[in-house]
Formats: sequence, C-alpha cells, structure tokens
Amino acid sequence: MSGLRTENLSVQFGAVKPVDGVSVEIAAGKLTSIIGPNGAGKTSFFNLLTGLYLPTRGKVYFDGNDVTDMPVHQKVRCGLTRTFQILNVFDALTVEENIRVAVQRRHGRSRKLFCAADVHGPVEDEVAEITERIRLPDKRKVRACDLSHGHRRHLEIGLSLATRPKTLLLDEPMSGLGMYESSIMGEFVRELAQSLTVVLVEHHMSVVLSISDTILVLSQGRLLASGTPAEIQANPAVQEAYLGSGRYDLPQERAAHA
Ligand SMILES: Nc1ncnc2c1ncn2[C@@H]1O[C@H](COP(=O)(O)OP(=O)(O)OP(=O)(O)O)[C@@H](O)[C@H]1O
Repeated sequence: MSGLRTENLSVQFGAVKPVDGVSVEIAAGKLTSIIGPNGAGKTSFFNLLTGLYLPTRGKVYFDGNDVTDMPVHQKVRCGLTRTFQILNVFDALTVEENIRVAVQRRHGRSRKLFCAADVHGPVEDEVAEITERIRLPDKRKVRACDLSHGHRRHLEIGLSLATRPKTLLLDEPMSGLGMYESSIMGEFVRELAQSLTVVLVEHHMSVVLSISDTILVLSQGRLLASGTPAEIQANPAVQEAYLGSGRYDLPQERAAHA
C-alpha cells in the first residue's frame, strides 16, 4: 500500500486558483476523505493528484517518488488509479464482460474480448475475483444498463480495481445514491481500505464521518484543516466554512448526533 504527499501544490487558470499551496500527507493503508464546500477545489486537487491537471507550482509524491509530471496512464501503471463522477461503463455489456474488458486491457489484449484461451485462464480468475470483491457475483450476467445506480457505481469501482491499484481515488461514488445505497457504498469503500490506500471526495457527510480515518478540508483552494472525523466535526473554522458557503451538511450532522 502506498501513500501520497503533496508539497505546496497549486494550479491556476487565469485569475482563478482552484488549488493554492496545498501540502498534505495521505497515509498508506488508510481511508482519507477530502471535503469542502462547493467550489473549494476538491476535484481540481484530485485532478492534480492523478495527472489530469498539471500543477502551476508544487509537487506530488507517490510511494516516495516525484510523480508531478507523470501522465495519467503512467500513474495508473504505477498503481495510482481514479474513478470519475460520471459513470464510465459499457451499458450493453454484462458486469463480467465489462470487468473482462478492463482486465484484458491491462493484459494488453483489449480486442480479444471473448478469447477462448482466457475462458479458464488467469484473466477469468481475476474477473471472478473482482466481481466478488465488488459484491456483484449474482449480477455477473446482468447488463450494465439493467443495474441499479448503486450497483453501477460498484461496477465502476470494479473497472478501477482491474488496473490493480495500490492507491484508489474515488470521486463522489455516492453521487446520485439514496441514503440506503450510500451507506452500502460507505461499507464497501471501508472494506476496500483494508487492502488499499483510499482517497475519497464525497459530499455525503454522515458516511464520510463514519468511515474515514482522516479528513482533509479544503476551502477556497487551501487546506483549512486535517484530522480525525471527531476533530473535524469539532473544528469551528470548518463549521464556519460550511455555513459561509450556504451548505449546511456539517452542522446538520452535528445536530443529528447531538
Ligand atoms: N479547468 C478550469 N478552468 C477554470 N476554472 C476552473 C477549472 N477547474 C476548476 N475551476 C474552478 O476552480 C474552482 C474549484 O473547482 P472544483 O471543481 O475543483 O471544486 P469542488 O470543490 O470540486 O466543487 P464541487 O463540490 O462543486 O464539485 C471553481 O471556481 C471552478 O470553477
């Protein structure tokens, strides 16, 4: 399992600074969540970690190595993989076909979707293992378009697992899910963090507070606070940032637990 570190990480687009001088340690083998009001810079920070954005200033280290300028596909090969807010699965394919495509892509055989030699080989073992891991073994023959939204999110994470990540960055996996599906997703993400380093961007505060080891709070592109869920909940600056933004998630959670 591998950790991430940023040093004075910044990106600027014209006059806008979505991320401004963020230095953080993301511990290996832990579940770290990044929260903050709308427009705080969470997705931009994510994009800097994964290589979708190149920083204007600062550094990103993965496994102790400087990966600041490494392109996305090379980072994935090193074990740093992300999911996107927008679902990224093939609708017409079944769960196991989707995973097979992703596994075969890693093996450099993406054009041989139904290659006979793979049917009982290591690719198929891996497809079965990932299907189990994402909790969809009974849905393996179901086409992606017939899955519930929550199950599609599990499948999307399965596609990321097919890259064999050491660190998995999840961009709002609970987006569009109801309370029940979100709590199931939360349990699933927590389970993933037993074998991977997980970095989570998520608005669903009750789940974030219940599953995270560490929470980083961004506000206006800067690191406002970091700490355990209890420390973050008790932090007046964090409450102020949420109140000031017009989003009341954090204070509501506090009220709910009062
Ligand atoms: N490529 C870009 N060009 C110009 N401005 C950008 C770009 N990417 C992000 N921004 C701006 O940077 C700020 C932070 O955006 P970002 O999407 O990172 O925030 P966020 O915390 O993920 O927000 P949300 O919670 O609403 O998804 C916003 O004002 C956004 O408009």
